[in-house]
Amino acid sequence: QGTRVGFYARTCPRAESIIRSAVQSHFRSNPNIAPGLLRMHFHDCFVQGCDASILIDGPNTEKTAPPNRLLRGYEVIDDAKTQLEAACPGVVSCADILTLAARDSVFLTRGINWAVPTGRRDGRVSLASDTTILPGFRESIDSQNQKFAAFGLNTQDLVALVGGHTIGTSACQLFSYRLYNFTNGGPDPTMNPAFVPQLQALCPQNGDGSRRIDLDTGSGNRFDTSFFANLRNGRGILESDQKLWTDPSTRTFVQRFLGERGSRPLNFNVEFARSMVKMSNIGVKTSTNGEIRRICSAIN
Ligand code: HEM
Ligand SMILES: [Ca+2]
Ligand SMILES: [Ca+2]
Repeated sequence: QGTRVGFYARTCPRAESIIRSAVQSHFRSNPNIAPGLLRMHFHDCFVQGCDASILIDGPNTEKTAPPNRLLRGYEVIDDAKTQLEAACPGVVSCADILTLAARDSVFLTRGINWAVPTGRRDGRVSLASDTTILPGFRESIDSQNQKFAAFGLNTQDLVALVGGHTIGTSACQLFSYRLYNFTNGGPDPTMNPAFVPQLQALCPQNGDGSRRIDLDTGSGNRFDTSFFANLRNGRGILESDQKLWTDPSTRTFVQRFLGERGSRPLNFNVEFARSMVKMSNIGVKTSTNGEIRRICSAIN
């Protein structure tokens, strides 16, 4: 796979601590960068591998495509890169900065810390048209599973990684169709009927579609298992999230992450970290099939 823990130990020993303090200082003034960076890393890895292709500016690059338009946190990567170039010029890749920043984001929201294998190189290709490979929020679990399996990620990885929705928000425009006129003029029947009016109040019909609502109601800033408990209670925000509970193949894992009686319990934080390491190794570029960018938003 080519990556290893401590890749920069000799060439840039302070790399990981520089990145962590950059993420930390941005997080203090704007906590939204934590979910922003976690999602950005996922969207990077699924398109051309974890190679920082998401960071490239320009017409028709990945970041201009619809699934990426609401991504946040680019300034954190740029800031860390500037500091790293001052400390050890030309050594640390933007792909590794993003991978480490995603880990730090989980840690800062009170998830666990884990060792991240590093040594990724940066890609030179970024095409908006490649982003159709990203899973959509209206897709079936079967099709989500296929998209993850194509990268060697199994159903447990899928459920654990989507558990990243324990932090962060969604714009009303991406789920309000579930609240009004979903089937025969009514809301999505998989939603808890008591939850529907609450969400309708937050996202009124013909209201501001860009308004943002926690994906994990009541615990949007904390990396915990509350997201899965919400799914069990019919309180998933995205259609794809609620399907993790309605589909029996994924429900088993939700129950295990919740430690339900009669299930074989799995520790969500531990499994999330394990699945993140797997996802972070998708399509890694090493040696000559990549470069160390000078600025993260442009190829050299
Ligand atoms: C089936 C797969 C997935 C689908 C369909 C999906 C879809 C979405 C959607 C529609 C949003 C709302 C975006 C917005 O309004 O800005 C979102 C947010 C988010 N997603 Fe996912 N996602 C998936 C998997 C993942 C994975 C694997 C991760 C990371 C491990 C992740 C992390 C996040 C985070 C942290 C947010 C909040 C972003 C923010 O607050 O800025 N998602 N996702
Ligand atoms: Ca990429
Ligand atoms: Ca949470």
